[in-house]
Amino acid sequence: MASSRVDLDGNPIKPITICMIGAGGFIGSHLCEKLMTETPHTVLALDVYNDKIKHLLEPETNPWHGRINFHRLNIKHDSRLEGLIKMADLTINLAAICTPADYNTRPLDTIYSNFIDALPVVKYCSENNKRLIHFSTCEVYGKTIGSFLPKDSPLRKDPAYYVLKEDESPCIFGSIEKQRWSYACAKQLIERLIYAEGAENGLEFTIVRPFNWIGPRMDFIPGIDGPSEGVPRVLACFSNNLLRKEPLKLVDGGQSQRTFVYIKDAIEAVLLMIENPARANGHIFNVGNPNNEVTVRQLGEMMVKVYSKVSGDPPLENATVDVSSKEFYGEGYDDSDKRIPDMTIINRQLGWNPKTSLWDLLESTLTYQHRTYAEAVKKVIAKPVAS
Ligand SMILES: NC(=O)c1ccc[n+]([C@@H]2O[C@H](COP(=O)([O-])OP(=O)(O)OC[C@H]3O[C@@H](n4cnc5c(N)ncnc54)[C@H](O)[C@@H]3O)[C@@H](O)[C@H]2O)c1
Ligand SMILES: O=c1ccn([C@@H]2O[C@H](COP(=O)(O)OP(=O)(O)O[C@H]3OC[C@](O)(CO)[C@H]3O)[C@@H](O)[C@H]2O)c(=O)[nH]1
Repeated sequence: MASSRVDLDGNPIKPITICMIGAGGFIGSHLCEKLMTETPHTVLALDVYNDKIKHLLEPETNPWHGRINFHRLNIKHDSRLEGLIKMADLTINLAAICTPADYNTRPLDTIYSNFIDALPVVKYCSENNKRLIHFSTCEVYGKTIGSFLPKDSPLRKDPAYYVLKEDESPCIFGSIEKQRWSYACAKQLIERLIYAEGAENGLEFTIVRPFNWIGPRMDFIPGIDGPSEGVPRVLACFSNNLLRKEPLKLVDGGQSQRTFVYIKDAIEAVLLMIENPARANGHIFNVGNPNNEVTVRQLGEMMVKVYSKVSGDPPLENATVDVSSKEFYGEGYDDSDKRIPDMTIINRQLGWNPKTSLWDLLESTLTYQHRTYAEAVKKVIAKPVAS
């Protein structure tokens, strides 16, 4: 690794210690990998699980051995948290319940996880003058203004009615019975609290709003490395359907629109934030790929084609089936209609742009899914069901 790494302003980058909470999750595992392979920084990796970063912790022959230390702890109740934050120069908080199937079925856990449990992290950073990078979500925008216009209104095509801007767009959630929005609301309140700590007490913070980051190690495949009845996010749901050769379930017809960004592109943006504090502090950043927009139906159809290419199997006939959101997620589900990130702020501050097309990112991700899970799924399917 080059010792002469410089930041965007040409200053040498000094090695720092990072306290990463939620390091064992999807984003955390990719961020740890990047920090170990391309930087001299040290990571205190905090999580309840470490399966997704095992390859970085073992064996002792890894060139980064000693620069990553795993601490198994639950931030809800562990007195080691403040000490670990004090030991670090920067804290990155990724810990959260962030799977839509939980928002309306476990609303209390969702609110506690995304607001109450994050409070001590903000407090310890503020009291100890430590920098904080906090992971929020694109879901804080909720629904677009355009979604409230008549279906045939030409204004629906005007970007002013749907592009999501950090410093201008309102946050539009559904009614309280639509508990889907408990997550977004909790994330919004913690953003406001962090912003207020910055304004009143000088906390140095950066808030990240990820727009559907996807790639290898996202969530789990039900019945293989997660609960059989579990419902992960859409990439893993559709991967599971493809691996089992069953139709992909399109919730409410798969009409919602999303922009998907490759995890490896998005991690580049986070590294720029870590290493350019003067440009990142005090900012909220959308991190997504506005060029990769599809409806969920189009995503499913593309995944069917890509999976056929990488697995060598013919594409499924009758590859998709429509299901109602009530049947799939239960009472109280609602959805974001469209998510296009405005990229002005991240472009101006960090010069970051995503690179990978949706087809290419699906090809590398589904190659990983096939290699990692196809044999295990075959075995599970072949097992006779106990009577
Ligand atoms: N992946 C995305 O596209 C996306 C989009 C929007 C927002 N986000 C946000 O980014 C963050 C990380 O998301 P992810 O996709 O990596 O999710 P993830 O579920 O894979 O990772 C979260 C990690 O936090 C850990 N964690 C949760 N509660 C904890 C606790 N009390 N103590 C210790 N560890 C705890 C979990 O064990 C898990 O490993 C979350 O805050 C999420 O809201 C992600
Ligand atoms: O089998 C399925 C699963 C899901 N859908 C629909 O796909 C859309 C996207 O769903 P998902 O990836 O699960 O999550 P969301 O984009 O709705 O929300 C996430 O966005 C960011 C984050 O904060 C963290 O990742 C989270 O809240 C959606 O329309 C589902 O209904 C499907 O059709 N079939």
